[in-house]
Amino acid sequence: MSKSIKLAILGLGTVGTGVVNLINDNLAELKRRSGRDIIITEVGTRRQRDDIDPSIVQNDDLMAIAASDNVDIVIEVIGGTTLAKDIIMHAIKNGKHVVTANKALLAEHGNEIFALAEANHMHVAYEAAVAGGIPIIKVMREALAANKIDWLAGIINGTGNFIMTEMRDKGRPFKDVLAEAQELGYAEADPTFDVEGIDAAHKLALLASIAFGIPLQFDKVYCEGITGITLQDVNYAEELGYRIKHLGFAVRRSSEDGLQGSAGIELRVHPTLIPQDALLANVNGVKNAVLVNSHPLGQTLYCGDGAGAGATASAVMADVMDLVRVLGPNDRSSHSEHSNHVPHLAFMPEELSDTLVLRAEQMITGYYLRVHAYDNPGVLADITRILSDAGINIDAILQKPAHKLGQVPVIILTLPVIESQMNLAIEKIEKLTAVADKVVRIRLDELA
Ligand SMILES: NC(=O)C1=CN([C@@H]2O[C@H](COP(=O)(O)OP(=O)(O)OC[C@H]3O[C@@H](n4cnc5c(N)ncnc54)[C@H](O)[C@@H]3O)[C@@H](O)[C@H]2O)C=CC1
Ligand SMILES: N[C@@H](CC=O)C(=O)O
Ligand code: NA
Repeated sequence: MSKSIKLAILGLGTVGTGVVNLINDNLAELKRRSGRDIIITEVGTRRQRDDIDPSIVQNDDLMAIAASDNVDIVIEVIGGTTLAKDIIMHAIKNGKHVVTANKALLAEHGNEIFALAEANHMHVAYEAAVAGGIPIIKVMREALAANKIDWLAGIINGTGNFIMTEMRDKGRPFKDVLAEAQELGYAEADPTFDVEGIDAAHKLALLASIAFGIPLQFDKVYCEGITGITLQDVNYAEELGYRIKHLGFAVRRSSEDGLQGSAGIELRVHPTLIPQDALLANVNGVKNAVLVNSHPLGQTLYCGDGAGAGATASAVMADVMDLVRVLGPNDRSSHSEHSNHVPHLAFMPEELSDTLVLRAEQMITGYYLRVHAYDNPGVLADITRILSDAGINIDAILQKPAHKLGQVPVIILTLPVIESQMNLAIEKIEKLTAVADKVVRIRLDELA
């Protein structure tokens, strides 16, 4: 067992450089834990770098590295869904295990990639792809393996949480905070992925598959980002005892869940009002947190840095360490070692179920509504009547002093309701002559 483990790192950006630094810093620890020398033999980079140890081969031909005899494990950290996919498929076919941080790629093409890996007795490890440094994939696939998971809710985008925290605490403008998140290496190459909720939806698709044993279905995740959230709504929510967080939810609904809801799985990411004293309400900055409700364990919470070089490198190298342990002396896992390994999506591939993912109109949440009404007598009564006729229960109402052109902002919090009912009620409210503007709605969820 003394032979070295040879790594290739493809992409020397935030995460790739973080992995190089981690290996340099913690080399002795890695060896003491694995019993093997872990060495970087090749790096994939577009330009020659003089800060890289000269014994490491630098190559801009990433497909060649993926097939190199001088590599046991390929670490893909270039990002994107085209070249990264080709490289990973090529590496698998050439007998390499793969470690990737690429949630976009796995959310969109994971079913195909994992199937190829299974067929070739290879592993594709992806701890870094969800919630950065938090070992949530390990926890859900292994530590919770005996539990039935009912729901999970989490802050799963560090950039978004950083922006929301800085806006709320310091009143900083959205654009400035996003620029800082980019400088700190938190944001995606295209930060639209962070602020429009797409990155969180990628991660939720992965979490839901390993929670419920369903194939990856990114296209069915309901997705809303944080770009529409104003400081005004943040402050009104705080006044009512709530905090707005961008959360992902994966919830198993049975037809007995009340409200005549449909059975199936809700997959949704959106800004959400949660009580200020909820655990997730107090997870700030770049921290992520995932709350998992499972049977019989109950609720458990996992928290830590969700982005950045060090946190992500920690997750990448945790995967490498797992792989080192399954690699035999000839650095290829045997078929029996492979079949003993944790399945990619936590459940045996042939046991994945086709449980229905619910459509947006079927989802059940409470709501924060901000209605701008002219201060006419009876308008509040009209609004509450429309809600009550639709079977929607009001939890709280806050009427603010009149501002521009005599309009009065009215804030209403509702109890959980099926989305289709809320859509109809809002349509009617917007038709009232005393209602000046589109109704602003933000979901409210007490699950988290
Ligand atoms: N930055 C973070 O905190 C986290 C990032 N990730 C994921 O990790 C991956 C990498 O992210 P970052 O390091 O932040 O991105 P980055 O943009 O900082 O680094 C990517 C690097 O890959 C290089 N690259 C791209 N195509 C290449 C090619 N054809 N040949 C050679 N080099 C090439 C780029 O030049 C760049 O240096 C992405 O999939 C991202 O979603 C996952 C978790 C956290
Ligand atoms: N851009 C992502 C990086 C980690 O996954 C984030 O901000 O969470
Ligand atoms: Na992780």
